[in-house]
Amino acid sequence: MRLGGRIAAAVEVIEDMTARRRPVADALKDWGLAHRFAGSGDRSAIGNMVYDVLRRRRSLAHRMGSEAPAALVFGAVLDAGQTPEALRAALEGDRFAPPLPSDDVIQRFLSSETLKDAPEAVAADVPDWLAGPLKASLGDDWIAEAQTLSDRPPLDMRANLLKAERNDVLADLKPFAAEPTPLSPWGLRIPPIEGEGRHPNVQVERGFQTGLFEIQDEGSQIAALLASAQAGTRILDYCAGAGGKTLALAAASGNAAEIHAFDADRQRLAPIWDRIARAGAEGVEVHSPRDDLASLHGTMDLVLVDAPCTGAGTWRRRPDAKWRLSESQLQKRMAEQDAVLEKASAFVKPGGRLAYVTCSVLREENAARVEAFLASHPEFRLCDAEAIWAETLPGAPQAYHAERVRDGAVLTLTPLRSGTDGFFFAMLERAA
Ligand SMILES: C[S@@+](CC[C@H](N)C(=O)[O-])C[C@H]1O[C@@H](n2cnc3c(N)ncnc32)[C@H](O)[C@@H]1O
Repeated sequence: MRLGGRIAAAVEVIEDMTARRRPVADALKDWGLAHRFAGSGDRSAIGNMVYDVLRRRRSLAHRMGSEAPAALVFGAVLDAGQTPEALRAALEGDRFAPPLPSDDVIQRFLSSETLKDAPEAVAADVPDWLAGPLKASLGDDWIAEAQTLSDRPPLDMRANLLKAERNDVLADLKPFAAEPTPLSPWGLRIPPIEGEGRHPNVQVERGFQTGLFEIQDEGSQIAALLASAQAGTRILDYCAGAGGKTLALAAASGNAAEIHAFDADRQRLAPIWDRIARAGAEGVEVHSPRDDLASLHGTMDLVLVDAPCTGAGTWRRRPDAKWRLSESQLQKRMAEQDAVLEKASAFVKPGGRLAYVTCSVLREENAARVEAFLASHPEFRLCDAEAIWAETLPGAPQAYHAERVRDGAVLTLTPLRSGTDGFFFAMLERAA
């Protein structure tokens, strides 16, 4: 397909998503099924355009002076590095191409002045109602923070030290220009894609199939590292899902901890069995939602709550979630977080620890939940997560937002500060 056809296809997918209120992945998949002649290069180019529009929908519309899907896609293509001249030449004589916006529109779009008069939420590319919560969560820099949450993400992996050294995995991934990540000692990174390319499907690589590495954002790796899984301890991963953090906890303990993995959702938990086997993780007992865990109450050295959340730290990867999020959904997640913390805390033994993690940057889901929990649990105190960071990642820069809460501190990672997805980390300790 020529560029014009790809642009027309991206417009079609966006119209379909909007008209039928469907997830972007479904709309892209259906387009692919209905257009089997399109090659993999076409599909990735079209996918990039659609995702770029979703990431920056409001600022693109403001700069283009139009919310029409074609205007947004042209804006995304220009932002991805096409010059107006190259774009005009590429569309010349292409009968599938939508009409190119006028020179005036393009000049206005490219001018650095155009966004200066935009409302804050437009410049930040978020729904209006989120401007207040994001400002309260991320401070004066919040617009730059939100803009970075609208960038294309890198592909991060975690070397599985149970089976390999990071350098061995790096050598294995050499054809993909992977680099060590700057913060996590386990991390490997393939930089964000440029232009029309796409990330390699590393899951078909021998190293992935044999468990030498996992796909895991560096922020998620750091959250697992900060949880400080020690050899010889009992650990409960209470919201284990598909086991991303369970596997990291097993690796951190050198396969020498007793790890219990639980999740309320059987479907989400299902992939954990294969992943444990592939990673060579030992000492992990998976509990189905139907299991009675009462015998484990008060016995854990560490309970990790990787809580259900809005995912407001992962908008680079799931930009459609940003536009679907509503105030009532945020309230619902907060209630779930309180309930999960309440239940999970019962498993912490006297003197044991409770790590609270989300992949959100919103204070309501993070520090505010910790404050609410502490208010009704005087038997717990908040630890200093900055000190845990310094101890766990010696020599690493303080690449986070820290907030003092009571006598301790909590941390938020963001793409702007940490180069990771947005993650929150707090550690609480039960009185001995
Ligand atoms: C952020 S995801 C976990 C991701 C996982 N830890 C990982 O690293 O791959 C949150 C999980 O919490 C689970 N969950 C939601 N409510 C729960 C509850 N009341 N008890 C236990 N798990 C719950 C969800 O099913 C979901 O799998």
